[in-house]
Amino acid sequence: MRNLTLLTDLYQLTMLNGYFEKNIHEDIVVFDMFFRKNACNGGYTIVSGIEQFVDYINNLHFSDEDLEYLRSLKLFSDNFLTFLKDFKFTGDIYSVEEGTIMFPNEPIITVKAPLYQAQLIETALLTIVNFQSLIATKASRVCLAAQGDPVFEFGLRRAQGPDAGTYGARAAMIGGCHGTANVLAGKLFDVPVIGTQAHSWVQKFDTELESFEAYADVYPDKCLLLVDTYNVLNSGVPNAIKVFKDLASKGHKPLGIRLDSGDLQYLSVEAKKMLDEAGFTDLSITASNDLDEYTITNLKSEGAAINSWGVGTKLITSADSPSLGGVYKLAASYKGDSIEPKIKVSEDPEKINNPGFKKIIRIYNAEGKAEADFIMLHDEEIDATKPLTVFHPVYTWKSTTFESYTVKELHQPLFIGGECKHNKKTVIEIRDYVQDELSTLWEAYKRISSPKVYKVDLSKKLWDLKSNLLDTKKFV
Ligand SMILES: Nc1ncnc2c1ncn2[C@@H]1O[C@H](COP(=O)(O)OP(=O)(O)OP(=O)(O)O)[C@@H](O)[C@H]1O
Ligand SMILES: O=P(O)(O)OC[C@H]1O[C@H](OP(=O)(O)OP(=O)(O)O)[C@H](O)[C@@H]1O
Ligand SMILES: O=C(O)c1cccnc1
Repeated sequence: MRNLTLLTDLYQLTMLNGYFEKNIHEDIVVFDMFFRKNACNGGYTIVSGIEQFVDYINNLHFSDEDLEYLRSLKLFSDNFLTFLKDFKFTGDIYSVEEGTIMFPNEPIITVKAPLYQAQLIETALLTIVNFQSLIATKASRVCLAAQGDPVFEFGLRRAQGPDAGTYGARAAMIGGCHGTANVLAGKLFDVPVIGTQAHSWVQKFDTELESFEAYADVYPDKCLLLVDTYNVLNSGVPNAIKVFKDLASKGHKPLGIRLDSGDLQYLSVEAKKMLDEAGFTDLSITASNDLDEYTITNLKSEGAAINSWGVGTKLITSADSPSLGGVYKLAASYKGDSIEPKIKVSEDPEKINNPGFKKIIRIYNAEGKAEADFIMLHDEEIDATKPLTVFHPVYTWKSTTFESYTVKELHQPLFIGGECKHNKKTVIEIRDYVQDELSTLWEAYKRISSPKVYKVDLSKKLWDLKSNLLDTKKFV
C-alpha cells in the first residue's frame, strides 16, 4: 500500500496548522462529497474508487520523511508537526457501495470526524473517486452503446500516465468492460487480460501471410488476426481465411479478425460476407480506432458487422468530458452534542450545498425500478407502508406521491470510530453489481444523448433547514 498522506493540496495542511493553533482542530464536523453534474454529460454516474479510498484512509500516517519535508517548508509550528506524528483517522465515514449509480447533489461519501482529519482527506478523496467514477461511467456508456457485445479496454498507452492507465482500467472493468489489455491491472485487480497483435508484428515479416501463419503457429487456439496493415478486403481478410482454413484442418478454432482503420461499417460487412462464404460464420469481428459510445452507436445503427470492440484513448481519458467535478463541502459542525448545519451561499444557486448530517434513500416502484432519490436528515425515518409525497427542490409545486414502493438506504458505514467496516469485493463482483444497478434504471435515464433528469428531492425538514439558513445568511 502506498503512503499517500502528502497527496493533498498545501492549503489543507496550512488550514490544519491554523485549526491546531486556534485549538478548534478536534471539533467534530461533517463533510459531504457530491458532484453537481453527471459524468460524461449523461443521465447517471457510477461511483468507483471506493476501494482505493479505503486503502488511503487505512494507510494515513505521516512518516518521518513526510514530517521532515513539511518542516523544510517552514510553514508549520513544531508543536503541530509533533502532533502529526501520531495522526490516525478516528472518525466515521459513510459511503454508497462501490458501483452504485448516483445523481447530482447527492452525498456519495459523508465524513464525520475531527476537523483536522476531515479536512486533510479532501483532495485525495476527490482525485481518487472523481477519476474512477468518470471512467467507470464512460465505460458503462460505451458498453451500453455496444448492446451486449464485449468491449475491451485498450487505453493504457494513451492514458494520462501510469496511474490513470491502471486505475482507469479497473474503473473501465467496473463500468462493464470484458477485459483489459493492461497486464498490471490484470494482476493487481484479478481481471481478464486480452490482446491481439500490433501492426509491427505484421510489418516485421516479409509478407502479411507469413505473419499470420507465424501467429497461428504460436497461438493456434487464440488466433485473432489484424487484417488492415496493407489492404483489408484484397489482402488481409483473404490471407486470414487461408490461415483459418489451415487451422481448422488441424482441429483448431480460429478466433477472428481485427479492423483498426478505414470505414469500419463497410469493411466489417464485406469482411463478414467473405468469412461466411468460407464457412467461418461465428468468428469475432473486432473493431478499434478512436471509438467511443457515439461512434459505436452510429456503427450499430448503420448495420456494421462488428461484434467485439476495442476502445482505448476516448475511454481511458473520457475524451469528450475529461473530468468529473466532484466536490467536498462542509455541511455541519458540532458544538458538544448539538449540531450546527453549515451552508455555502453562492451567487450561483446551483452551488448552494445541502446542509446538515444527512442520509439518502432510493425509492423503487413495485417492479423494482428506481423512481426518485430522497435526501433526509440523519435522524429522519420513512414509513414505507404509508404514501410518500416528494417535491422538486426548486419548482416546489411539482410533486409526486408514491403509494406502493420500497426504499433502500444508500449509505453504509465505511469507517466507524476509525475502524474499517468496509466489505471488500472483487472488481468482477462490483461489475456485476453495476449491471444490477443499471437494470433498475429506466432506459430514459441511460440514453446516451439528452437523457431524462432523475428526481433527487429533499425531505421537508431538510428543505426547511436549507431555506431558513439561506434566509439568515442573506446579509452576512
Ligand atoms: N423532482 C420532482 N419531484 C417530485 N415530482 C416531480 C419532480 N419533477 C417533476 N415532478 C412531477 O412529475 C410530473 C411531470 O412533471 P415534468 O414533466 O415537469 O417532469 P418530468 O421530469 O417529466 O417528471 P416525470 O418523470 O414524473 O414525468 C408532474 O407530476 C410533476 O409534478
Ligand atoms: O484507437 P484507440 O481507441 O485509442 O485504441 C487503441 C489503439 O491503439 C493501437 O494503435 P497504435 O497505433 O498505438 O498501435 P498498433 O500498431 O497496434 O495499431 C490499436 O491498434 C488501437 O488503434
Ligand atoms: O491487443 C490489442 O489488440 C491492443 C492492445 C492495446 C492497444 N491496442 C490494441
